[in-house]
Amino acid sequence: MTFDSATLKSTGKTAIIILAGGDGRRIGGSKHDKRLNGKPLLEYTMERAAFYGSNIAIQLAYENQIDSVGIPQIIDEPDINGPLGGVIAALKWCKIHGYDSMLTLPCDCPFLPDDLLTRLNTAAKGSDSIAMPVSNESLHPVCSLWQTSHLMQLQTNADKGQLSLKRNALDCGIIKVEWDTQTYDPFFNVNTLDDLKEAEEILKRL
Ligand SMILES: Nc1nc2c(ncn2[C@@H]2O[C@H](COP(=O)(O)OP(=O)(O)OP(=O)(O)O)[C@@H](O)[C@H]2O)c(=O)[nH]1
Repeated sequence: MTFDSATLKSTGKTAIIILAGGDGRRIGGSKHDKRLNGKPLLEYTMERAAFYGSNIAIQLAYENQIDSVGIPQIIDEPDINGPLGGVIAALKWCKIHGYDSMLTLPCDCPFLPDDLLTRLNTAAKGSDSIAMPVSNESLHPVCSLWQTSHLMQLQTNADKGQLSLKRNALDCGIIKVEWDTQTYDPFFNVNTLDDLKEAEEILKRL
């Protein structure tokens, strides 16, 4: 798929893309249906996404990877492994559907902050950089605000075999947005069954 960016008008619209195409090897299978307090992890992200806006789609590695959840499904680029294949496919989808930017959300972060999109938007205003959260000195590329203008750089890097999402984001240029972690880390993510137990403890404190 190619795009003539000169003919595409800027719309100022942002899509929200839920990345849910991972294998979840460390937790024994895809994380989207792992339950936290009886509720599938994906539902936490869906609720958060709906809080941020209404233009929501889900990014999967292949067709019918999960049952329909009533929002558009986007399928990863077939030749680009990992979340980068998802980000590139989603940015192409954004261009086709008239979005200038997209907020990516993972399906394994049940405590994402209310002010995520507003703070990232404010940070990115007037800039071409990727606004990216930082907590506990860690960057969170899967929770970032990407611009469709990054597509060419990302595609070029992918063609060269550079598949790290963080490395790719750094190449495009990032603006860091710091979150407080005094009570809990809002970007806490569930990778293992032990993490699920820790998430249950955090939930009790909320
Ligand atoms: N669309 C898409 N999403 C992905 C892909 N890989 C990871 N994700 C999503 O990105 C987020 C972070 O995933 P990771 O923890 O890095 O990877 P994972 O495959 O889910 O888990 P592990 O196999 O244990 O590393 C989760 O929401 C995943 O569903 C991918 O190849 N395509």
